[in-house]
Amino acid sequence: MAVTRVKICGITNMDDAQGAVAAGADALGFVFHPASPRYVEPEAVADMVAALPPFVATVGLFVNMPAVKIHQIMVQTGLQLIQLHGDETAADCHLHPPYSVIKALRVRDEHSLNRLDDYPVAALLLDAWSDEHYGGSGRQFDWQLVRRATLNKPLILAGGLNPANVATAIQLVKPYAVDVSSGVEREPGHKDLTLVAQFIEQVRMA
Ligand SMILES: O=C(O)c1ccccc1N[C@@H]1O[C@H](COP(=O)(O)O)[C@@H](O)[C@H]1O
Repeated sequence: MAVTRVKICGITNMDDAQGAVAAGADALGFVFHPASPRYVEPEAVADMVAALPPFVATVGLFVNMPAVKIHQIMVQTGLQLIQLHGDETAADCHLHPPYSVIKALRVRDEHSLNRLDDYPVAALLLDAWSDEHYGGSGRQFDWQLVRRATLNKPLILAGGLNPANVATAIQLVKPYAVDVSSGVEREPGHKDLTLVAQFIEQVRMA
């Protein structure tokens, strides 16, 4: 049986970072989109990254930010991977050596899953469509659409996941990893570490 990795995204403070790792998170995500309630300053992220144990992947989440600025933040923070969660094109994904890129696509209908092979990335993340937000909306999309799509890259499933639905999602979609933000929060930007532990337990048992 394949192990499903867990990324806890929207980490804004040291207690949540260390709590998520203690609960078994494989990866942590940090949001650099200024409009997000989960936005975190690069200086704070650098402190958190420096305090993490080895073998925890660290991901910077960016929305429509110029590559030069993204790379400044990556160097400043010591983060390992780039997650592009805006309107970036397949061509934009070429701009980030030496970093591995995760491209997030927001799924509205079956057409959202066309030409997935165009993206030169380490993994694709599928999130729910929202007219108002680029992500972190807590919305779920129709997981059956993924079953019908052709995907030749690791798939990270996101969008409205929580401890109550993540096992079903894994059984249906069989993703490489799951990514959660609002479903394990007590308020935007602050994790509920009991929900984080329940989420990871559900993933391990799925
Ligand atoms: O979390 C945010 O505020 C955010 C802002 C801009 C782009 C993406 C964002 N979050 C990511 O969205 C998905 C789904 O989140 P949720 O679990 O439904 O709350 C996830 O990858 C978040 O990291």
